[in-house]
Amino acid sequence: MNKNAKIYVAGHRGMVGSAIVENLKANGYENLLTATSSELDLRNQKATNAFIAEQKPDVVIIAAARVGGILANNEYPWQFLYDNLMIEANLINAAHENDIQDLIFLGSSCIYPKHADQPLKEEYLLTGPLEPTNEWYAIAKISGIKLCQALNKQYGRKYISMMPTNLYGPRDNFDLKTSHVLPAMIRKFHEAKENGHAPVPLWGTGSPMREFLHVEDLAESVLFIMEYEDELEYDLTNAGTGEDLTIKKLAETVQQVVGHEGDIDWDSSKPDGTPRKLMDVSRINELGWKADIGLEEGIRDTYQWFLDHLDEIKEVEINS
Ligand SMILES: NC(=O)C1=CN([C@@H]2O[C@H](COP(=O)(O)OP(=O)(O)OC[C@H]3O[C@@H](n4cnc5c(N)ncnc54)[C@H](OP(=O)(O)O)[C@@H]3O)[C@@H](O)[C@H]2O)C=CC1
Ligand SMILES: C[C@H]1O[C@H](OP(=O)(O)OP(=O)(O)OC[C@H]2O[C@@H](n3cnc4c(=O)[nH]c(N)nc43)[C@H](O)[C@@H]2O)[C@@H](O)[C@@H](O)C1=O
Repeated sequence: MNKNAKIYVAGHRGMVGSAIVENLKANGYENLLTATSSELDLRNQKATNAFIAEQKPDVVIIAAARVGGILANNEYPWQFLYDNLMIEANLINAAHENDIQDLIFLGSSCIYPKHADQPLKEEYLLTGPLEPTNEWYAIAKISGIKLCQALNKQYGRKYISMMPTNLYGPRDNFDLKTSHVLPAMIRKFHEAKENGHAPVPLWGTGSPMREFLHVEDLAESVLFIMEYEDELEYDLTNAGTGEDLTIKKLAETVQQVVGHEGDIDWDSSKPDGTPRKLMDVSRINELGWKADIGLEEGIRDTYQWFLDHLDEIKEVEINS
């Protein structure tokens, strides 16, 4: 990839988008294009088309989306379906209409059937029913994959869909109503420790299993795919560590890193969601990329970021 290539990172202020921008800059790509959601609402097709036509990036990386944890997905099906459909459709269509040949679309592990065999292979897509708490988001992301594959098939585009597992790291969402489990645990254990090691309320039974990839590893995988010079055999690839653990074990790990010494109270009235969603990462591993950051090291790094940015932790509304 030419280091002077103009690369548009949609969603550059998010946890993933900001890690991708940092990674690109560290690897000598300075000609980066970005726009905040107030500068460019990607749900607006006319504005998105005009932006892409005017700016003419060489590469588009889609890290813009409506994102949230299990309760937020369950509570706001409309936003998780509609916003994500519009964002991806507008960007993928505008890239094609402006003859941009390279695009990377980020989906998520929730696209796979709830009870698919583990680890999840890319070919398991659409082979069974989805997890009800996030089927709205999943259908949007599956549609994004199909939009890319239709353009690849019909017009010879090279639009690659990458499916990351659960991600975490600096600039994650720590709003307890809308966040994912790992940042929620970091904040809950920290605040409880500061409150005399008060009991920590966690959701579900603790028995589901999850895989966690540090966002800096994910950014490296996006760079790897973007720079891959040979013809890619597949236009859909998972990205993960290939290892998972129970939510209960995750809680014990975060509790130990944070230094909380109180009780954990499991609220089984809250949903567990998918029992397990371990990604099969053999496709991307065989190409030459592997995750590097271990979970405990990554949690320590993220907790430190959280402590250094306590004054910046903000509410994240979904129905805005
Ligand atoms: N977090 C996770 O665990 C996982 C995330 N992913 C995927 O990674 C990608 C990024 O996720 P993540 O970084 O966690 O999400 P964040 O919520 O941290 O960031 C999302 C970004 O999308 C932008 N955005 C949202 N709506 C709009 C809109 N209407 N118009 C323009 N921009 C918009 C926001 O821009 P602004 O800040 O300017 O408002 C924000 O920067 C998503 O595609 C997600 O599906 C996949 C697997 C797991
Ligand atoms: C990336 C992926 O993320 C989402 O799927 P998820 O992995 O099920 O989401 P989650 O991280 O919010 O929960 C993981 C597990 O953890 C348990 N849990 C315990 N205590 C808390 C808690 O305090 N907060 C949260 N959020 N979960 C908790 C929770 O009950 C569940 O069993 C999709 O919506 C979709 O966005 C997607 O693709």
